[in-house]
Amino acid sequence: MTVVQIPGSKSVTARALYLAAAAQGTTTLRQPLLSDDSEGFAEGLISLGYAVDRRPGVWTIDGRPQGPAVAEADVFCRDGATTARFLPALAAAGHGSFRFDASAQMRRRPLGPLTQALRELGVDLVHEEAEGHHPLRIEASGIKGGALTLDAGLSSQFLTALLLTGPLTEQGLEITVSDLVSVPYVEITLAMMNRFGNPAHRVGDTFVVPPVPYTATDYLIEPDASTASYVFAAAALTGNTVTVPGLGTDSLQGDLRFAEVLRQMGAEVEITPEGTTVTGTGRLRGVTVNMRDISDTVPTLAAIAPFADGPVRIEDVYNTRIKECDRLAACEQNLAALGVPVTTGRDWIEIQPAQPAGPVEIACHGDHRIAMSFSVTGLRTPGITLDDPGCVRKTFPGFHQALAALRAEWGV
Ligand SMILES: O=C(O)C1=C[C@@H](OP(=O)(O)O)[C@@H](O)[C@H](O)C1
Ligand SMILES: C=C(OP(=O)(O)O)C(=O)O
Repeated sequence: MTVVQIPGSKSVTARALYLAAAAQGTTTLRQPLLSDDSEGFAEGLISLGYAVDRRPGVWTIDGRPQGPAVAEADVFCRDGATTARFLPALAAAGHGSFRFDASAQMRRRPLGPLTQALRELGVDLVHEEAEGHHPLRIEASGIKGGALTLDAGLSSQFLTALLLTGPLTEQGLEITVSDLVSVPYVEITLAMMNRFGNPAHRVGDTFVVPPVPYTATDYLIEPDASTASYVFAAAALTGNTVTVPGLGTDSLQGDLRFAEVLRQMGAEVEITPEGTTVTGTGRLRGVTVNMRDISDTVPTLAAIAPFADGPVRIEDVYNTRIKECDRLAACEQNLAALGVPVTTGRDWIEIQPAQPAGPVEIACHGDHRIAMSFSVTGLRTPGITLDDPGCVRKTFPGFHQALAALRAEWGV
């Protein structure tokens, strides 16, 4: 059995940073993620005047319930959508003149439903270039609050940004949502808001956030379940056993359900309060699976799908086309280059059984998940290389070393 320590959850780290910044008092975050996304989030907060002290394994943040400490800031959100969507909402609840920009891909990704909602709440906000996209400028003078509607069909992050901001408004927020994707991420948001003392909750399609201020706390960040999907897939693919401690029955993350998909395909999976263990059994069955709730693990499944004994069909994942790249297109392109029969539609991909054949240089499209997923394919496919191995820095800078250690231990 191989024990793998997986770095902290990107989603939990981002929310914890926001909540700590907005809370009364000093918060301690234990085992935060060290990666481009989480460091970009922390540095975004620093640009807004928050005191964030980063020491190995422990970050402390002095909260400011009244909002940013500076009257003006120019915040670069890098490639992280959590940063690019959560921080403008935080700034809007404060007072000052704030400009936000992001990477070329993040500029292309949608922001409109969030900025539209902020405008409905009275926020003075201008898109400097394309309407509904970064860069943007906010003249913030606080938010009164109230009821609003939100289309969350492209991203749940619009809803999370508004939920996190609710307690900073005078009256709180009541947000009625249509077409919500990535529901488990909203559940993470509510659970963490509750941990920081705000009783936000869901009633049908409406999310209620009372104007109860956040209180600082001591928070242990759990390992990242999307990151764990690569080592779980690696075990299932090569007939080995992997245990990820700290990611178990108490996890807040929906992406742990990827282990259940592997179980459906024939792997042995044990999830306990201490962690999750996946054992490859030498057999992978074909499967049809709706991954609307866990779409960050679509590339992981697509990349091992050719080794199943029947077709693998992944459904209801349109919004994977508007992530770090068009992930359905990138999976299709790379699988086809490996000689694997694959078809896609607007919101699905279907992969037929085949032994992938190298040599092939995987086109990563700058997307950490494409890089990590097809590296797993490489455990059973000679000749796979990546055109951009460094893009894993977004969530898992140590990925290649971790995979090399598994290869050495398993002799694959
Ligand atoms: O809120 C979050 O932390 C996230 C929500 C999901 O995005 P969408 O809601 O856009 O699907 C997920 O893909 C992303 O990696 C992280
Ligand atoms: C989609 C992702 O990131 P984000 O939307 O937070 O940039 C991801 O990490 O797979």
